[in-house]
Amino acid sequence: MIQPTAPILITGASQRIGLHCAERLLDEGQPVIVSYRTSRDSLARLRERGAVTLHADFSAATGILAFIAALKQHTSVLRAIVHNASDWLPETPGEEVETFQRMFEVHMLAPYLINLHCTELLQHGGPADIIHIGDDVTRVGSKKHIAYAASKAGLDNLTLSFAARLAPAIKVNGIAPALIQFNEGDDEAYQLKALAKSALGIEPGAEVVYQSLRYLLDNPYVTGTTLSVNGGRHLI
Ligand SMILES: NC(=O)C1=CN([C@@H]2O[C@H](COP(=O)(O)OP(=O)(O)OC[C@H]3O[C@@H](n4cnc5c(N)ncnc54)[C@H](OP(=O)(O)O)[C@@H]3O)[C@@H](O)[C@H]2O)C=CC1
Ligand SMILES: Nc1nc2c(c(=O)[nH]1)N=C([C@H](O)[C@@H](O)CO)CN2
Repeated sequence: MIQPTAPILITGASQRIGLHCAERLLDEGQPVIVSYRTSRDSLARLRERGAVTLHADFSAATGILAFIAALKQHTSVLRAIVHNASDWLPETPGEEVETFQRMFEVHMLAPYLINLHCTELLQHGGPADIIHIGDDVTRVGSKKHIAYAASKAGLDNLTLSFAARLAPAIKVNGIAPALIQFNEGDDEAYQLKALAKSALGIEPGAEVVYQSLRYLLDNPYVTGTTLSVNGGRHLI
């Protein structure tokens, strides 16, 4: 295989799933650019492996546009853009407006503006992908994360619109995970309840998202599709 040169951008990749996917792409010799909001030790390891790390706060249009400008200072081409950055905010009394705005900004406005402003970086004649990381919860909604689920549903719709707009030069797809990995502080009762929500009943870990990412990057005949990676939650 010809050594890949155009980098893959992963947003929000200083920890957990985004970091795992960045590490696995680097394992394969794929150049990577990651965005981060909070500086972490993981970033030094990524930089040691050759990754470019760019600060980004997508909680306002100005921050998104500043990130786009910084990105274009670092590269004129991209192999793919993976929109992974996300906050999982529940409804909090008195903070409803801010919560909705933050969910809309990180899950919809950032992908929307980055896709529109970075199309030129993907139009180099070679394989090119945009991948939106959504959430299986858009299938049924969420009682406790209403704005989160709604914004992820909007992200699913962006997949359809951008796939139609950018074909055939650029494929645009989504990955809709359910439980992938717990957060620190998730107690045993919560974990047992969450595991019982899927037919397979496991906490799979970030590799299953990387496997889905790899499939979408490698398959030349898939666009406008959102892969469900949910352990069979729809069967329960
Ligand atoms: N983990 C799971 O089980 C599931 C995950 N998903 C989806 O998979 C993706 C990865 O999940 P996971 O690894 O748990 O994600 P995280 O909760 O770890 O979030 C990923 C990163 O997004 C960054 N981020 C959040 N808000 C902003 C913002 N406003 N501007 C810039 N960066 C921001 C965070 O940066 P910082 O740390 O600096 O704040 C964080 O490191 C997400 O899109 C998530 O919604 C879907 C279903 C299940
Ligand atoms: N940005 C994030 N989104 C989501 C997370 C997370 O940790 N960060 N976690 C979940 C849960 O795993 C849920 O799928 C099951 O409880 C959903 N989204």
